[in-house]
Amino acid sequence: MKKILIATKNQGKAREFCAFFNPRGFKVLTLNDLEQIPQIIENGTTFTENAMIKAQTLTKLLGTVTLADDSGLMVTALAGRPGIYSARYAGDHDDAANNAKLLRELSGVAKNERQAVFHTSLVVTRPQQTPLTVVGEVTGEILTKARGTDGFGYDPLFYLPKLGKTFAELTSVEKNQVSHRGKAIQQLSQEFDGWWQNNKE
Ligand SMILES: O=c1nc[nH]c2c1ncn2[C@H]1C[C@H](O)[C@@H](COP(=O)(O)OP(=O)(O)OP(=O)(O)O)O1
Ligand SMILES: [Mg+2]
Repeated sequence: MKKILIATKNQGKAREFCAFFNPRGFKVLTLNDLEQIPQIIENGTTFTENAMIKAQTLTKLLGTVTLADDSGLMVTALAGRPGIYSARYAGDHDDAANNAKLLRELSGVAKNERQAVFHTSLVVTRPQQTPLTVVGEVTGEILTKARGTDGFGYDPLFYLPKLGKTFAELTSVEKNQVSHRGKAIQQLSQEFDGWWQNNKE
């Protein structure tokens, strides 16, 4: 069976990729399935650079087909923060602390000034091949209080006016239809099969 390694420890992300790769006959593995997880320093200056670092590190180390996702939230009233630092905004990968800090920083900011953009960059790497890069973005608003229990990360605060719901109030299928990651995955689905068949190995 074909295998793809998702270069993430984040189970929320990994779940959203299974819907794309499983029907294509790929077994999906994540860093949590490896016995020794290599330490990857995300020290790029853009989402795409960070995704490239994560994917290429693993393809070089293990020879695996690898997909990395680097994503985050850019809040207009905060001059684009937390951006590439979204996972480390308030502490290390502490979703509750990150959400609390976001609410604190936006306290007193009026409803019509709470726009935010979620961004995802995906990079797929494989030995002997140029990496494939796609991106996706979605615009929404940051609520003043969390709503919903599904999803992960900033989902309970990220509200889509057009649906009247936060990402945490959507099923994973509904979220994939509108989210930054879902849009990047749609782009990936246009380009992946051709890229896969182009391997020179
Ligand atoms: O759909 C999403 N819904 C809610 N929150 C999200 C989403 N997508 C990214 N996020 C947040 C989670 C984390 O705070 C940061 C990504 O940081 P990012 O470095 O890409 O991921 P991560 O460190 O959690 O996992 P890993 O690097 O192992 O893939 O943005
Ligand atoms: Mg990370």
